[in-house]
Formats: sequence, C-alpha cells, structure tokens
Amino acid sequence: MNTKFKQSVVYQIYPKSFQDSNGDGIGDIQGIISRLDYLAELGVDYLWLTPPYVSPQRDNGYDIADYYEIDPLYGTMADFDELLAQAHAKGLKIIMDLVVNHTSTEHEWFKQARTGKDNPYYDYYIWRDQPNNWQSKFGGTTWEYNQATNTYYLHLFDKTQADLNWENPKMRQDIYKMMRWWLTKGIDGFRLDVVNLLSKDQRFLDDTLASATADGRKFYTDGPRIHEFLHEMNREVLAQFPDALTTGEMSSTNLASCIRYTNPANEELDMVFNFHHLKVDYKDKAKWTKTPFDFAELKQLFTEWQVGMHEGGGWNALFWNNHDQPRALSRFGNDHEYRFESATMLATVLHGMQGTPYIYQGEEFATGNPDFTSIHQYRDVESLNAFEILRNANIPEAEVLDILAAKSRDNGRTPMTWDSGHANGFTSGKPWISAGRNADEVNAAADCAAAKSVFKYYQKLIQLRKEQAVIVDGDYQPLFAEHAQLFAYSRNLADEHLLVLANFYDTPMEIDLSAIEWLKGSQQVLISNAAKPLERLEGIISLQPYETYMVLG
Ligand SMILES: O=P(O)(O)OC[C@H]1O[C@H](O[C@H]2O[C@H](CO)[C@@H](O)[C@H](O)[C@H]2O)[C@H](O)[C@@H](O)[C@@H]1O
Repeated sequence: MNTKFKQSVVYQIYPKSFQDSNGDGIGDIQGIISRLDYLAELGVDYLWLTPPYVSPQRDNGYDIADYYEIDPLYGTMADFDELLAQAHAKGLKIIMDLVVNHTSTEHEWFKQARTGKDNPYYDYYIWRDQPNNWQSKFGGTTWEYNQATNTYYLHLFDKTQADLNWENPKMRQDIYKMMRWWLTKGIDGFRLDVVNLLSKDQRFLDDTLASATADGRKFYTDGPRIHEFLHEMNREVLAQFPDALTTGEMSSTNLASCIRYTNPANEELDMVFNFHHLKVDYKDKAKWTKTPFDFAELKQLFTEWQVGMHEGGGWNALFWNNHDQPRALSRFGNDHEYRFESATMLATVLHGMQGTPYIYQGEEFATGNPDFTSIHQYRDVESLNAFEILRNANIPEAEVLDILAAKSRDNGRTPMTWDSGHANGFTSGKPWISAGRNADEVNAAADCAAAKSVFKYYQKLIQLRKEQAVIVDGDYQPLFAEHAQLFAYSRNLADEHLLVLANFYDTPMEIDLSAIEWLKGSQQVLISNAAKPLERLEGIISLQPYETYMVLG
C-alpha cells in the first residue's frame, strides 16, 4: 500500500474559478496547465480537481451526466490527457473528484430508468410509491414524482441529482468499471463525494422532525451496508492500483465510523474529511444562521479527532477551506488589518496536526470572503434555494443577505486573483462570478512580492512535513485546553517533541510555558509569523495578535 500520502499535501482546484484560457469567463483545463509551475513552486504533491465531467452544471459538476467525458466547458479529453502528462512531468499527481452517490437526471442511465419500471436501468435508482418526510440537503423534499412510472425517485441533493441504488450489484459493477477506466488512464486517485451516504436504510421510515438534523440523515449517513460497499470497491478497484489515493468526503459522520473507513486493516479508504469543526458557528446545528464561532468547541473537536484517529489507526484529511465553505480567514481570522497574521496562524495550527493537509485555491495568498451584497451576485443552487426559503419565512432581506455573506458556498467559488490586471488575470473576458472586494490588493502576484508573503509561509510548512517525522507520526496532546484565546498542542514521537502555539484572537496575550519540561532542553523554532520571532520559547512569553510558533525539541 502507498503510505507516501502521509507526508503529502493536496491542493484543491475548482476548475471553473481557477484560470480561464479562452476568454469565456469560465476556468478550464488549459488554464490549469498554464499554472502548473505555480503549483509546483508551492510544493504540493497532489492536485484534486472538482468534477470536470459532462454535466448540466446545475450543481457545478456534482451532477454528472457522463462519467467518461470531459465537459466541453472545460475542454476535451485530449486537454485532460495533456494536463495529466504535464502534471506528472512536474512531479504533481492528479486526483479526480468522483460522485457516485447520485448522477444527473441527464445521465443516460436515468433517462432510461424514468421510462418504465421494466427498463433494466429502473433499478439503478431509488424509487418509492409514496414519499416519506426526508428533507433534501438543498431544501425541500427528497422525492420527485415521475409520471411515466407513477413513482417517486430519491434525491438527497437537488432534484436533478438522483440517488443511485447501491443495493443493485449490477449498478455497482458499472461504477467499478468506470473507476478502473480512469485509473488505467493514469490518474492518481479519487476524492469520493459524500461517499458515506451510499447505503440507505431500506425501510425508508419517516424521521421525527424535531431538530435541524432530523431530516432523514440518520437513515442513510454511515448507513447499514456502507462498510461492505467500500470494502467491495477497494477489492474490485483499488487493490489493483495500490498507488492510488482515496479520500472520502464524509457528511455528518462520526469518529468511530471514520476510524473504520481508514484503518488499513479494513481495506476501505486512505483518509476522510469530516466537517464538525466547520459547524462551530452554526446556531442549534442550523447552517443558515449567524453566530460567533465557539472556540472551546473548535479545540475540543480537533482534540477528539486528532487523538481518536491516532489511537484508532485512522487517517484524517485536514482542511479549513473547500468549495463548499466560506473562507476560514474571514470566519476565524481577521481579513482586514491582520490578514497575513491570521492566515498564517490558521495554516500553522492545521499543518502541525496529524493527517494530510489540503489547501484550497487562493488560501495560499489569504483570500477572504467576497462580501457580496446582492442576491444577483450569487450563483450556487443551495444559496439561491436558501434565500427563497428564508425570505418565505419572512426574514428581512438585509438579514438573509447578511447570513448568505457569511455562509454561502459561493464565498469559496470566486475566481482566483492572480494579479491586479483585467479580471485579476483570471480571464480576458467577464468572469462567471465576480471576485470580491480587495481583489486588486489580495492576489498571488502581490503576495509573492511582499516582504510578508503567505505563499512563502505555506511553502515552508509543506516542506516541514517532509522533513519532520514527528509531524507525520507523532501523537497529539492538547495544551492549555481551557484557555479562552490560545490554541496549543504538542506532538510527540519517542523523545522528539513539537509544540504549536497560536494566539487565535486580535488582542495580545501572555502565557507561562514553564510546565513544559522539554522546552528547557535544546529546541528550534521551525516557523513563526512573528515580526521578530523569539529564538527560544521559555517561561512567560507574550504573543501578539494572531502570533504563532512551531517549535521542535
Ligand atoms: O454538512 P455535511 O452534512 O457534513 O456534508 C458535507 C458536505 O456535503 C455536501 O457536499 C458535496 O456533495 C454535494 C452534492 O454532490 C455537492 O454540491 C458539494 O459541492 C460536495 O462537496 C454538501 O453540499 C456540503 O454543503 C457539505 O459541506
């Protein structure tokens, strides 16, 4: 088995917003090729591409209509082959995002399935005579009526994203065949979208709608046959490609399941994303609310997952940002006067942990939320639905826009700002979605030229993971767990120690480190964002706003 991913760092590309090469305002594969040197210079190992397959783009590619073709929006299969070859030549591996929980209703399988109950593809999807009360993750019921069959099909997401029936072994074999086809082409792995939702409780019982999470998810999250399906996928596909990397996106999951998914003995997946740490600013577990983040809960969740996965032999995919999330810098840091300090502090906290870090495009030069002020600036289906639902509940428009500005997935989907030229170097045309405020100041060129460069800081963090075994293999011990302002932990591997200290807020603070015995011996500051970093950390030290240190001893 390939365990190199343990020292690796993955960079996520949202092709639509990365780099346009033909002036249509939409990023494309040739655009990605033109930026490979930038990515190689950053030092990342893998590039994860969100779905570039043929799709009606109702959910930006997470609604796949043909698993075997590239959407003309992004180019051709020849462009993709060129990307693969050029990336490999520069030492970069490519991971494809793959959605096998559902397909677009424009997929040939669904087009066939909806014609009649006797069609061989009818059983590729999930049908019921009557809907139950499950709620779609994008709002409204999960069931859509189909006249030709007089039945309803299940869609956990948009009504154009029909859930596949994993109970059907023939359907599963078609999925495995397609996965082998991509791996044979030479890609280096998959990021599997909401893969813990594949197995549905076949009773399809009503949920009792008493809380924001009582929407049916308990009947299909980490469902009854999920480990069986993932083990089968591993044996039918992944075992034949031992160097391939697999990351599972785990929606609303739990620790015990994730240990089971990623402990190599179970032969399922290499690593998993969970989202609990990104729900610490949800009020009563509801996303479309605005409330300050709970710092104590954030630290406690990281401790639970770091310690639990280490002890259980599992492996975490570590991340602050992705294409579904508002920018962590705006959420947990300060994207105004402490942009450099808070961006590097967040990076240090995450890159010191055990797991494989993921960097989302633009994070490496401190991109923040765009601060959209009108509904017309949004493009995301989930955000547009939420706007309608909240407005229908009589919440004033200004309040709804305020919530969207904090929580919309479009916060992470604005175009890359490469420089301060036309459309910030993203396109020669008009971008499909506008960049936010500050795009002329916050861009890759300006950051790389600055004395305090976030990009250069990330380069160093990525390098440290390759040099320091304690970052890869050490255990995790929370420090000063009760502290209201400090995020601190140590990593320990035999007699090697790593200390990560971070002032998580915008006011200075002091901390007494005397109780940490090993700091009294020889030590080395590996990285810090301090204007004048201390040479040793000992006794009482002060930390300026968002100041951070990583120390080896
Ligand atoms: O919030 P969770 O229940 O923990 O779920 C995690 C994310 O799941 C969904 O994301 C992915 O699937 C969607 C449908 O294919 C797609 O729209 C999205 O882009 C994928 O990343 C959900 O949409 C996200 O909001 C959740 O964060």
